[in-house]
Amino acid sequence: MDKLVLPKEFKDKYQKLLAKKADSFFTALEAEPKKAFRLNPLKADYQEVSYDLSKPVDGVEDAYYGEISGRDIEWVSGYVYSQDPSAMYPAEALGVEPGQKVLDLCAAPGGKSTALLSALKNEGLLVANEISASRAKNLRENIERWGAGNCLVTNEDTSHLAQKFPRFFDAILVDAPCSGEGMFRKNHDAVTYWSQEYVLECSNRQKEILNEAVKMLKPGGSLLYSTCTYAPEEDEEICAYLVNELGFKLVKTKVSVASQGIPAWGENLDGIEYARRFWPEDEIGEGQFLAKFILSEINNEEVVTNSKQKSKKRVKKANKRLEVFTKAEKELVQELLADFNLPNNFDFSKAVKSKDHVYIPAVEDVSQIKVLNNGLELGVLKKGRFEPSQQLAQYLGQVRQEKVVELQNQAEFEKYLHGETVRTEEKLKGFVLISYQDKIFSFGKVTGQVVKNFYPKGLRV
Ligand SMILES: C[S@@+](CC[C@H](N)C(=O)[O-])C[C@H]1O[C@@H](n2cnc3c(N)ncnc32)[C@H](O)[C@@H]1O
Repeated sequence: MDKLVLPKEFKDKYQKLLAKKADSFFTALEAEPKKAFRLNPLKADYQEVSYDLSKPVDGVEDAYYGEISGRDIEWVSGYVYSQDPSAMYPAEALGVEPGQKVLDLCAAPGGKSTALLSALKNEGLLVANEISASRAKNLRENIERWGAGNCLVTNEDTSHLAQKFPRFFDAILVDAPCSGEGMFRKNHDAVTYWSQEYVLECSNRQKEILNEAVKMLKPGGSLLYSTCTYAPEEDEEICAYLVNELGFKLVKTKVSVASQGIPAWGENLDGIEYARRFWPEDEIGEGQFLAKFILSEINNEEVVTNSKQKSKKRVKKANKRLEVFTKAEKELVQELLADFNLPNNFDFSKAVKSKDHVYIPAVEDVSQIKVLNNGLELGVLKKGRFEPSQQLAQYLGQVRQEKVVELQNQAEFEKYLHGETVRTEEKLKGFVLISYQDKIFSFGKVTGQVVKNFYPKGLRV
């Protein structure tokens, strides 16, 4: 990589803010970025991976320093997610419990969403939202790979989402779009977007996003605010905004690593020392800021009551839009499911059909919002047949299976990822799961000794 050249305005700003500590900050920005990954506790025998697990990331469950590749079976089968170690702490700090309703408002590509799904342990709901359509597609793929069935993936702007989910969530993560100073070391090009005006623009956008986020949180609910920038205008100053303008209280989190929030940069707020700043000198990972809040005051009661009344009517309307899912169709789906071991809380009685797609919704009424995936897609009914989905394959990877074709070597695995057929000696028929190194990553269909490739075209490499 080329040498990182910091803008003069940036250097002058931090020289002033950090005084004696500025030099060590600039020097640390020249060091090598740190790489890490998280394992997926939802998957069967999830610690059986080919990576070195001897360097855990302090205080983050199932997280290790090291580098992985997007071509590895561990990645393809959703056993692992590559993430900057500092970026692992916001989801950890939110402290989500199984059964809660959680929103990840700025979610793509999904690093924190996948961690929240791990914490939910298949119970409760995650709404993972992303405003950019192209990034939302990527988010959907990453969530599908993770193998959870309790996630609604949306592509919405925050105000629209707030109308849909008033006072709905127990916990909200706002991993805000920011000036990205914390990424300079990893991505030198990020420097070219930087200016003080951009910092202020981001700060205003963060306030707009938070004004909407607060409307979706239940009283007493938790909000985790994070950025990957060092700028006080986007960090401590936003904490002051949340406390002074939106009725939040800053609280302690279980994250004890890294440095404290800086009182002088955040109006000497009570509890600002609970906020965490990840400086490059902390040697944990790239730049990150996080702070946790509890919503103590409510200003929007009217909106809430009106929307709740409307919501019942909408569920009825939404249900009308669903097509009749006949007994014969249900039997077709159940016949396929009977061949596989299902995770404990799988509940077929909740399955519905829409445009021939059969799925178990995570949220009943999704009218008026842009949805990329709602819950667990089981598959598609096609002229008296049922074809299982890629998401179902990843979901079934949560438990050990018997009806599996295990690929024999790396060449066969690569062939399958490419979309080619493979051969099997096993006496199997019809839909089978495909695994490599005992990790399930796709469906296939066996006729005789040939396994037809069902790895989705959009994912093939
Ligand atoms: C820091 S990134 C999120 C990273 C993600 N949480 C993760 O861990 O993988 C911020 C995201 O917010 C999105 N974003 C930008 N403006 C937004 C807005 N007004 N409302 C919601 N999201 C927005 C960006 O497209 C970007 O994907």
